[in-house]
Amino acid sequence: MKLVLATHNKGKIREFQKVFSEIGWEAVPVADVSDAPDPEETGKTFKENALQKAHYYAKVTNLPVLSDDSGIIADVLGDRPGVYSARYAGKHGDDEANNRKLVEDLKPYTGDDRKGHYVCVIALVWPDGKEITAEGTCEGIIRDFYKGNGGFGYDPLFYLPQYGKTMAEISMEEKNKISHRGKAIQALLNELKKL
Ligand SMILES: O=c1[nH]c(=O)c2ncn([C@@H]3O[C@H](COP(=O)(O)OP(=O)(O)OP(=O)(O)O)[C@@H](O)[C@H]3O)c2[nH]1
Ligand SMILES: [Mg+2]
Repeated sequence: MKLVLATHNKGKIREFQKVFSEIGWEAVPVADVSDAPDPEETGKTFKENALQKAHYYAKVTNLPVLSDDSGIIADVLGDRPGVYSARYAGKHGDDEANNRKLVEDLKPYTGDDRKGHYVCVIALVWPDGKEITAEGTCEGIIRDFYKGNGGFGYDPLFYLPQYGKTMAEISMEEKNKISHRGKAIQALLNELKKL
């Protein structure tokens, strides 16, 4: 299977390529095949945004396209940062500022109020418009200090009690086994088997 990864996020690209190379799939970042500007993410849900990105690039590239819309949710903040995770502090993709804002917003909270989860929805869309979506989540604790250099984005804040480590302290292999993205990929592969 050859597909286009409809993302410019380097962290996502690394994780997808690792999993897909293991099953012999070729996953090409969209920047390698198209210089079309990203569509705006106007959806209210991860699923709407994932479908928007995948349909757009399936049209542009005329190839099967896989997109990912994901984010982190602090339980005590309702559904936030949620679909705004990449632009939580204002500027798109400023991980440091986004992390600082999340730490700031969670300052008053301790214990169970620090619980949070990642959500990832991936969409696979073919040029004829056929679509499949799959979702994965991962639970953890959002801490107020950083640890680890792996992963990306909010990972150094995201503590996994079962590992005694943050998402940025475990290897990519381990992250792919337990992460929202890894679980979404497994769910998608299960859906594909049913076709
Ligand atoms: O530490 C993290 N580990 C993860 O595993 C993870 N997954 C998602 N996120 C955060 O959620 C935003 C997604 O926003 P998003 O889906 O719109 O992606 P994006 O705008 O970065 O790229 P694109 O795929 O849209 O091109 C990202 O920027 C990150 O801040 C993560 N943070
Ligand atoms: Mg985005």
